[in-house]
Amino acid sequence: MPRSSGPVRRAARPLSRHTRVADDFPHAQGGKVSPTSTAGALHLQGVSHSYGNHQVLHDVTLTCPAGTSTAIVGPSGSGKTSLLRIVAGFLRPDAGTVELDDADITARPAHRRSIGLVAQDGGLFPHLSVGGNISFGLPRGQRTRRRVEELLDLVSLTPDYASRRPDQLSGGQQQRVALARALGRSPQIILLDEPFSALDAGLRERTRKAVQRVLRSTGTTALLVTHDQDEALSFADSVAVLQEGSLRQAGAPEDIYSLPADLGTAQFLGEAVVLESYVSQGSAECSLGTVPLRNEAPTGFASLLLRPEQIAVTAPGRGVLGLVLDADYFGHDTTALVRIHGREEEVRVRQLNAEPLGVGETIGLQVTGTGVAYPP
Ligand SMILES: Nc1ncnc2c1ncn2[C@@H]1O[C@H](COP(=O)(O)OP(=O)(O)OP(=O)(O)O)[C@@H](O)[C@H]1O
Repeated sequence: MPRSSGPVRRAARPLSRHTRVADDFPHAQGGKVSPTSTAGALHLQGVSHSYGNHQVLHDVTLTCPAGTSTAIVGPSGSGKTSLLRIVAGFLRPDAGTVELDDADITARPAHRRSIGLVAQDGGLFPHLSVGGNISFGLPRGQRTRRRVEELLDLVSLTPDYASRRPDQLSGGQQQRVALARALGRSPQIILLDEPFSALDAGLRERTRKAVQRVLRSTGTTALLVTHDQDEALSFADSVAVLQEGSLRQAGAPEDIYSLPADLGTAQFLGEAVVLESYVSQGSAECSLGTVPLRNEAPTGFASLLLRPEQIAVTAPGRGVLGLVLDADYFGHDTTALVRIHGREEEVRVRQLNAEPLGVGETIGLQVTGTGVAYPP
């Protein structure tokens, strides 16, 4: 992949996406640590790695511009952690290079890289206080109470937390202390290895938003490994999809979601409705009617990708008839599995703020928006 095809920093997102953070963690908006320089551009070029004769990374090329967040997603065993360990310097790739601000750091030992790591469990030292944990990561001259308090403030924890032990903190607070410890050295890059996975849903979201704010306010480049597709799409400026050790696609979350490189990527990032279709002149004919395409596809049979939220439920008589086979209520939305009348095909539909559909009910189905066609 050419260097320019990696993730690209997008314009700042609208504030509305972050307003809840301000309520939950008021200090996380800016903190007292001044933004760092624009240093911290990471570039992986042709990185491959094998454990014994098992090759787990194949020629991975990825660019993370300074100050951006990139989420690495992919199925279990696809090589995400191995890639992170290579960036951290814990693992030396068999081939390829790791570059930081255009300097080749592939052979540089971990402790000489300006990289901080936040592990899944936070990795705090249980025998040290919160202050001790944060001080531990600081350069000798900076191990002062003031600096510890400054870092606590950055992650929206008050100074009195410094004297607590890690086991006296919630999971989310431990993660924030781990982040404060990692940020204390002003690293150019922060590696986050499933840092929120141990937290329950509400705390996870709040901690994630707070961390996102801190990373943005300090201008730190971040690489996040996650199994959670919603987290990847909402947290990062770019998403990189690894499958069997190869980088399948990298780009802005909305691009990856709306125009996935292949059906595997589509199914990995969100629910996918895949229908048989016939493409001609920019549209696909399928069991739900004629759907305009947002990609260029050759005339002929194709698999058509839609997302469940694109299939609107209408009264029978409008659109295509469908029979509700199964329905689930989630509060904010409802989903249903619907068999298209007279066809073998089944589609999942999602409706916001709707009453759950009844199993056995006959409904109408209409596609909104455009689809993506892939060769069969
Ligand atoms: N130290 C090791 N020795 C041998 N094989 C390893 C080692 N570490 C990882 N592997 C193998 O390398 C492959 C990639 O592992 P890796 O941990 O990088 O994947 P992952 O995408 O992070 O997986 P998960 O999502 O399950 O954490 C897997 O098949 C794994 O079994």
